[in-house]
Amino acid sequence: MANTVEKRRSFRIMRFTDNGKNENTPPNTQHRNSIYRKSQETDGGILHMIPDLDIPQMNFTDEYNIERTIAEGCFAKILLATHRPTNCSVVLKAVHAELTGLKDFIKEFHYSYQLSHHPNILSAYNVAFQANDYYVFAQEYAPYGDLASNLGPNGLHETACKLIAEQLSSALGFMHSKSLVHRDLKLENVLVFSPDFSRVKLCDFGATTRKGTLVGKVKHTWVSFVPPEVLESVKNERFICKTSSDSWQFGILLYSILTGSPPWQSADWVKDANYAAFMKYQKKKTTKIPDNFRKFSSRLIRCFRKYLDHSEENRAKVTEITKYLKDRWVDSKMSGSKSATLLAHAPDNDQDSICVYINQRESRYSLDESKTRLQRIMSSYGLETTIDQAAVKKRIWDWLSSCDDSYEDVEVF
Ligand SMILES: Nc1ncnc2c1ncn2[C@@H]1O[C@H](COP(=O)(O)OP(=O)(O)OP(=O)(O)O)[C@@H](O)[C@H]1O
Repeated sequence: MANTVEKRRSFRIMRFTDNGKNENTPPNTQHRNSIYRKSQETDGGILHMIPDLDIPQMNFTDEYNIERTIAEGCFAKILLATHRPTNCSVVLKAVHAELTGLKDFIKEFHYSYQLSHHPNILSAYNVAFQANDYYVFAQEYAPYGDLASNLGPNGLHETACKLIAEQLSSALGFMHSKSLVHRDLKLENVLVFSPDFSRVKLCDFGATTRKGTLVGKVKHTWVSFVPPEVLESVKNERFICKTSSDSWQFGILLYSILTGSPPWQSADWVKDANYAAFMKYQKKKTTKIPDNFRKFSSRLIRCFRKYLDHSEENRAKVTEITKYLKDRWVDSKMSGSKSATLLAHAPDNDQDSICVYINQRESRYSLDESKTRLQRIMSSYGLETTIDQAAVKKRIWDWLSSCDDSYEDVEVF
């Protein structure tokens, strides 16, 4: 009995006793290396063997100080906590035991832990336990939240989008190489580790499934991210899980970060005019580029046509984006001054962070270009457009002296 308790305890806190104090240290890497040597030979190997874990019981307060709730949904609470014995900040994902079976919890924990040595996949620690009505596992903390909370109304700068796309395609490509499909790619499931987006990580492996398995629809996800073949499936109908569903969601996510919103409400060509227009163009039934894609370069439109192909078998692999990273994505003439870029994003005493957006440089260039064009037209009609700064200054002085005797106190630049 004492032995079992000891074994359970070491499982529960292995991450902290083995690896010291830095929460970013990959947990138990030695164990994982041996797993992954095997899995490469066998298309997933042990990765697909979901273990029968014995989850120990404990109270949160036995080892953790709960600092705050980061997010709370129908199925889980995301808590920021300090692990007292090591003074490490960790995130505890606490899943309602009544709503999620033990088997499903272990599956999510297993995939989260086994995949987490990829640099763009959130690290889960080798810590799982049951506390009251929750099954809980521990993860590293993402200080800048998720992509949804970082997105301005007009999206992110092209450079940031390229960084995000490259990292996500690497994470998803890695999962696909292990025959796993994420199935719930959305802005909320991409966590941000640096304000310039040079470090983002994929999270939430609750819906992750082995390719080729029969599955039902993912519950509680955005309809705009649901691929057409899933949308078309009848209620409770089961269908084969394919990597092409991640490709679709990757395309929708890419569009969303570039513009601030998804391209359509649902991939239903009967009910959604935006999707109908895109599908017509995608199937080459018209050469008219749909209005909401016109701001993109022809190369990026080509890329979108491949990711957002209505037929799942024709869809591009997630990693194909690497072919487009050197291209220009947004046509600056079409984009106007709408795009914004994240300039600074500072965590403030563990409170919700503040994002500062400024107009992107391109938009300022295009403003200058328009001014020059206007000046050229005006001077072609003999109108003077150059401004004599000295004359302006003199006019202001004259005006000030005419209306107030105390003008000497006023500085004019
Ligand atoms: N490690 C973390 N660090 C910081 N924030 C996190 C972390 N994990 C999750 N979050 C935040 O909590 C939210 C919900 O997390 P997660 O997707 O894992 O929970 P969920 O219950 O499976 O959500 P859903 O079912 O809605 O997809 C994320 O969108 C993110 O904003």
